[in-house]
Amino acid sequence: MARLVIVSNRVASPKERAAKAGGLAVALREALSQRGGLWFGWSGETEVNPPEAPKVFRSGRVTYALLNLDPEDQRAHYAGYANGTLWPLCHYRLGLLTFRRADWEGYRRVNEHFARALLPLLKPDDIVWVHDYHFMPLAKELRKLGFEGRIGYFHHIPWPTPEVYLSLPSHAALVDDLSHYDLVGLQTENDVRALLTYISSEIHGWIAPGGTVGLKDRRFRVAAYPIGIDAEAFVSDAKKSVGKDEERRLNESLAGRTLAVGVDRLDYSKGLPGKFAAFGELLRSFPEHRSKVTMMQVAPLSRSEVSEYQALRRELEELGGAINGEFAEFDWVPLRYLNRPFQRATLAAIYRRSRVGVVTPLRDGMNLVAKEYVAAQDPEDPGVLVLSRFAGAADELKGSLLVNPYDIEGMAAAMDRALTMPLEERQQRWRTNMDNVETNTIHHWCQRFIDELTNVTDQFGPAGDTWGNARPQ
Ligand SMILES: O=P(O)(O)OC[C@H]1O[C@H](O[C@H]2O[C@H](CO)[C@@H](O)[C@H](O)[C@H]2O)[C@H](O)[C@@H](O)[C@@H]1O
Ligand SMILES: O=c1ccn([C@@H]2O[C@H](COP(=O)(O)OP(=O)(O)O)[C@@H](O)[C@H]2O)c(=O)[nH]1
Repeated sequence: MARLVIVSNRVASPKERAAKAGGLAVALREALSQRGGLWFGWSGETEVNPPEAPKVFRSGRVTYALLNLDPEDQRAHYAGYANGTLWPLCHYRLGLLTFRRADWEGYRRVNEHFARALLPLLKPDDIVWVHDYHFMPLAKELRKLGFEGRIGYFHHIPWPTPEVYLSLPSHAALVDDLSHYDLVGLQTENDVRALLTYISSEIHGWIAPGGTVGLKDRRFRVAAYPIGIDAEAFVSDAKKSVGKDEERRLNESLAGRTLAVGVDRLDYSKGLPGKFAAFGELLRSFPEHRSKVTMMQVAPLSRSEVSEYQALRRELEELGGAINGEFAEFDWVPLRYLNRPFQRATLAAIYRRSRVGVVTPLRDGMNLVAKEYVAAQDPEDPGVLVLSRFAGAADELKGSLLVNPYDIEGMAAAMDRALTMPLEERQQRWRTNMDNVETNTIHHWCQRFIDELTNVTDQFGPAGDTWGNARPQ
């Protein structure tokens, strides 16, 4: 079996005991722990004139290779181009997009640095799987250095429609970068449609049946691979939480009240102000829930070096304070707002105790929290998922109450419906969702991408093969 090499900016190192908020690192840890391989990424550290070579160490079946970055390059790459330009673009927030040439150059320098550091660690038959928008140019850089093996790319965030994508000054260069991969994976069919439409209508690419793309002299495949979770582990953690200390403390603190839960990084894509407003609207328009429902929002701080994230934090503190100020009683605080991360086992206990899971991003690549909430439920007495139609997960979790996150009153009405839903309907809806979560697991996702990455190059011939005169019909 060929060795799997994973490249991602964020690496969940085995030394870290604290929970890392972020679906990518959580998902890749599950994927690699099964199969073993090499995980290559940023160390989380910066230094002036960093060494070209990464620090390499082994833990269990996984070898880690972690690279330090120059502080200015790291800023331009992560806070600048990746999270100041690409993140708002892909989440349809053009008003928040900044584009600076210095960030674009820093982004490319980091990709060149990564390619130079990774190349000496690679064997010709490795399967290299690159993750996310931080590394779109990496395959091109590896090819320039002579690597001819299989390279796949998975984009964890949405791919915007062509009208939105065209706002990016470097739009053509980035898709040209993608064409150096053998396989490009996106979360949903909508994302695939958006990218293929851009390629065929804006940059004269060819699309063949099955998502094979021809661009200039290169060919690659684009397809949807919706990411899943380790459903078994979540079911088991949730079951184990019953009767344990944390569950007991949670129950005592709730004093018999119903719980609604939200778990999101503190990110403007997650629709947190709208969610808070909808909870306030629920208490205003459906006063029967006052003193009976508590909402817990876990929102670990994220990307605090980016100014929009600092502004969001202040906005939420104000909104949360206003809701509690308006509705709290001397023995009931409606909204519990926590900025710290929790371990999976604790989250599983909180999900299971919650009658409603409120997942209402304005846009989201997938949203693993939605799937985790479903997996953690008690089949005999499951809670209801209120889910934004703009999360990738909405394509699969058809048993949810789908909402438009821009419609505050609509979300409040959906929360009321979830809180009052009869047991039989809750069970039916949960079963529909759980069938999907149990079938499309993280292991299935990983296996399918790797199998197709292996086959795609067989189909095309050796990497670097060109179209010649043969174009797809
Ligand atoms: O690494 P950070 O900057 O702290 O951010 C955390 C991660 O956020 C994003 O996660 C995405 O991937 C999830 C799994 O596929 C998906 O469910 C979610 O919808 C996405 O937002 C980001 O894409 C990662 O690169 C970050 O590590
Ligand atoms: O306190 C926390 C909050 C979140 N998470 C995990 O972070 C991931 C968030 O992934 P999601 O796809 O929902 O969104 P992202 O943050 O990647 O955009 C999920 O696996 C959560 O269980 C966690 O471990 N501890």
